[in-house]
Amino acid sequence: MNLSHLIQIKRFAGNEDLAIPRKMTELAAGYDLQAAVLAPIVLEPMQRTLVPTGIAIAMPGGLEAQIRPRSGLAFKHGITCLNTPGTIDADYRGEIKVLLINLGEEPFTIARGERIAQMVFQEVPETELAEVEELSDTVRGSGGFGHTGK
Ligand SMILES: O=c1ccn([C@H]2C[C@H](O)[C@@H](COP(=O)(O)OP(=O)(O)OP(=O)(O)O)O2)c(=O)[nH]1
Ligand SMILES: [Mg+2]
Repeated sequence: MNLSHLIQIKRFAGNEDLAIPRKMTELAAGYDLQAAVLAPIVLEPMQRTLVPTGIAIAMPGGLEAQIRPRSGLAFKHGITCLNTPGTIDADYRGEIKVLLINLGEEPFTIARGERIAQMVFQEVPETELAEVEELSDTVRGSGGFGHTGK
């Protein structure tokens, strides 16, 4: 099956120096997002900041984009997305921003053009909520939160 979705992308003025997000390898799941900060930002331990990317997208209905951390930044520096995975709605036309937090012990500098997160497209099934009095029975029932053991 080869179903490709066309995603429109717009770069905001002043960001022509930044590349359109791209997959670093042919079969990568995520498009890396670059920081569109004008000057470097220093993120102190436990500090969070909203990093602009300089881009907006339009995708067909039935898709979402998830903003996910990059494992290298998380492992080496404790840098992650606070709201991971961030949700980009199909009807959002504003600038995509990345909410980074520094969970490491050292200040971390975010430079312009640095690849700070990745964007993964997902299908969102069409759903409808229907209110009922009783839900169907299952073996699990209302057990959860470790109910099946360690
Ligand atoms: O990491 C993120 C998460 C969200 N957004 C943008 C796109 C998304 O469509 C919109 C709303 O996100 P979300 O629904 O997660 O936030 P909310 O707090 O529920 O805001 P809203 O009331 O605007 O939906 O904000 C980003 O740019 N980056
Ligand atoms: Mg919302």
